[in-house]
Amino acid sequence: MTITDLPTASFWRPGDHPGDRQFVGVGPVALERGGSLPDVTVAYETWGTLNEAGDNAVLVEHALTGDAHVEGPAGPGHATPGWWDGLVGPGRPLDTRRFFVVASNVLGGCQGTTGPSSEAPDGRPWGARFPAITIRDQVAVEARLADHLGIDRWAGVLGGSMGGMRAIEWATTHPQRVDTCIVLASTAYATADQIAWCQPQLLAIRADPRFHGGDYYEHGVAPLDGLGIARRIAHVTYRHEGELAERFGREAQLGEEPLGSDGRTGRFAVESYLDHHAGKLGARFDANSYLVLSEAMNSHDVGRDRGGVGAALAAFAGHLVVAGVDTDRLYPARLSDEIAALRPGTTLRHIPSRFGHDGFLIEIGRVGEIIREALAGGPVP
Ligand SMILES: CC(=O)SCCNC(=O)CCNC(=O)[C@H](O)C(C)(C)COP(=O)(O)OP(=O)(O)OC[C@H]1O[C@@H](n2cnc3c(N)ncnc32)[C@H](O)[C@@H]1OP(=O)(O)O
Ligand SMILES: N[C@@H](CCO)C(=O)O
Repeated sequence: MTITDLPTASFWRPGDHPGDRQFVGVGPVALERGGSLPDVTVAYETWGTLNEAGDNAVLVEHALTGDAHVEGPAGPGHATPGWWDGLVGPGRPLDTRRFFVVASNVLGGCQGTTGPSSEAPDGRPWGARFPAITIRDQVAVEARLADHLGIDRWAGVLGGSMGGMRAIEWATTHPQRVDTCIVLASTAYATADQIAWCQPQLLAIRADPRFHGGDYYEHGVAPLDGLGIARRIAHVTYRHEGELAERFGREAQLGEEPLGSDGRTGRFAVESYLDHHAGKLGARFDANSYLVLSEAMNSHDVGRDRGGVGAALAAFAGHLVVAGVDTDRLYPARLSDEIAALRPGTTLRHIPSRFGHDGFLIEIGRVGEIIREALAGGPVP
């Protein structure tokens, strides 16, 4: 069975509508943990124009289940609208009159860049054979994309959550190639708490009978129950306890009766909300990518083999901006404070929000202010 014959539809495959994607082959990539990928393809989108000096490019890094579609509507080739819709365009914080904005789907993803659902050299999907990758491998692939586009040095590299991991890794691995690095709701290393929340998610996917050891594509199924449980667990960590209490309280889902006589009928509204997000992710995301990317996040530590975080960040002479969401329980703001404390000259900002970690996706106004300030110079009022 080839990739194009696969019956599961939750990932992009050659032959599908490209949407706004462009593609480039970046060749073989040697991986940090050993082994290599023989022929990596990168899917990316761009906005604006690269100037002659090649010094106006900004790289936007997506989070775990995002992709290259930062801006623009849903439509053919795009299951969802841009995840930062409103931030890219003329006069916007990522001002396309000034900047050439680039976003790529990450290595290991499922929206056009090589990942577990892609075709291996034998024509079968990689599936369980897809190697373990790290955030550093993902940045190595993005550096090849930069080379292809003729970008020696980024005016800015920015992202939130897993995107922030890649942004800070860019500044550390390629300090000479980044002017301004903006790290939102993220961290210099995956914490014990983040790794702990991740574990039951990965177990849930692998325990799904439809997982088939990771080679479910060839069975014409996908481990959507496991992926759905993973998303439910994750989604709770992305939101704030107070927000859930305010929004849902102890309400029953409309038309359902969670407190029926047997106590087993119907759902609470908050359960229905989680069911909704689980179903939505299953319709647009590949479970193997979820595993591979989660493990890449667990690997994240800019200080690994570099004498620790402080020593690693000392290599970066550019402008570093970090901002935590004040209600984030997964990437608490103290992790941004910690980066600022370890790296003199860092600009520390905060994102007030009642939404928790997802505040970096929702609080577009504040995020836009921080980006504008970082890329233009001058303080936010
Ligand atoms: C970088 C990236 O993450 S890229 C991809 C974009 N991100 C995601 O998809 C991550 C998952 N989604 C989210 O985290 C959030 O939905 C965000 C951050 C995108 C947006 O947050 P919010 O605007 O607060 O949306 P919220 O979490 O309330 O979800 C709204 C959805 O829940 C549904 N919903 C709300 N209450 C209920 C309920 N009781 N029962 C069922 N569904 C419900 C709404 O109908 C809405 O559905 P829709 O998105 O299909 O239109
Ligand atoms: N909602 C985000 C959270 C991870 O940062 C995502 O799904 O990518």
